[in-house]
Amino acid sequence: MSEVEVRDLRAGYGTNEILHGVSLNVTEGATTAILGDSGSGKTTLLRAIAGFLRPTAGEIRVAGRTVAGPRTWVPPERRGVGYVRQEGALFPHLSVAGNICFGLPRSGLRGREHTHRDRVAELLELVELPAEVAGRYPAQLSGGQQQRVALARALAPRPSVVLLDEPFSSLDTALRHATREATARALRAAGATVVLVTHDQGEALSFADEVAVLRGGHVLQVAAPRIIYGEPIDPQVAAFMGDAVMVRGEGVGPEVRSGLGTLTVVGFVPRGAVDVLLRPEQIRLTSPEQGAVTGVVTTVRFFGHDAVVGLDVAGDAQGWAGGPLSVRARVHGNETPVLGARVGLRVVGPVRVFKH
Ligand SMILES: Nc1ncnc2c1ncn2[C@@H]1O[C@H](COP(=O)(O)OP(=O)(O)OP(=O)(O)O)[C@@H](O)[C@H]1O
Repeated sequence: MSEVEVRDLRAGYGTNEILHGVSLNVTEGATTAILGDSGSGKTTLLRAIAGFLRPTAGEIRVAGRTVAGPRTWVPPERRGVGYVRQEGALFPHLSVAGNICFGLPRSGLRGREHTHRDRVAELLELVELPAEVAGRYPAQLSGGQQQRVALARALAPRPSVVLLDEPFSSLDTALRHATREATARALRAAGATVVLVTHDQGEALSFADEVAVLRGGHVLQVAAPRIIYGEPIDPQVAAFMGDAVMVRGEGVGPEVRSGLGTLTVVGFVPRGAVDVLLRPEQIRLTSPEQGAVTGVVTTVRFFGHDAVVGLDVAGDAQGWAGGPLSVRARVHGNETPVLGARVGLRVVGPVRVFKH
């Protein structure tokens, strides 16, 4: 069942429409990452789901209930939706416990204070923070700890949906990784349905069950990470999801002939001239005799765990490319060839083709 349903949503600021008919479904308990360039409307979509922005058309449903529609408007605090923004935005004058309890009911029922203390302890444990941080103030916490408190605050009223707006982007690499993992565990334990906004492809692919690519206020594709990476619907989505190699080719039956040899294709192969898309890690370097084609190493960029190798492909390839054919291969860090070496190239796994 879909926990979040967005239908033909139009929203913006004044007369400036930013979302031009966005539709999106997020399954209960799943995580969807919204990925898009700066200004594509990611935050606008999140704010509309949270109830901070009124759509001009379309409908939003949360847990089967319409929260925004032509005749319906449910205020943010009654949507059952938690929101964590980029910098956490904790209240600086409130302690960690005060921040976490902020969204909880505050009427003077007996025993409520005790209940709140228990809930704070439970939430701190959930986000993997020691109990003693409850009395500290935001300024006394690291960036990663602040983000965890912001998550605890969002989870405190037990929302069915949690919206995360670039929650890790202000953290440095190591902290980012640890905070992301702790967040994923806490959200899973809470059973929340999650919408994560990010412009980091790796984050979207590794964190989410589904990725929605947003561009210019339109959703271009929604799919599981492996599909969106391996079977993007167009060359733009392909380039957006990661490093892409494009070469010219010709569809022949179920295969495609190209300057990198005859390749296996995902899906339908149009006849005639096509653009062939593959990922640099699909190009394996071999001895010249074992390759489908040969090439010469022109650049090597070493990153430690892997390296990106630039190659000029020799011989027949030039006819296919209408000129020299240059490609990039991503190889294991300790299999890096030397500049100027003559190597074989072989493409592994299916490629994607688009009508030229
Ligand atoms: N409060 C506002 N008033 C007017 N225009 C706004 C407002 N907030 C955002 N916009 C505009 O709406 C467009 C989309 O902004 P939005 O913040 O949704 O993009 P985004 O994809 O989240 O970008 P980023 O990755 O930079 O955060 C931008 O052109 C922005 O300038």
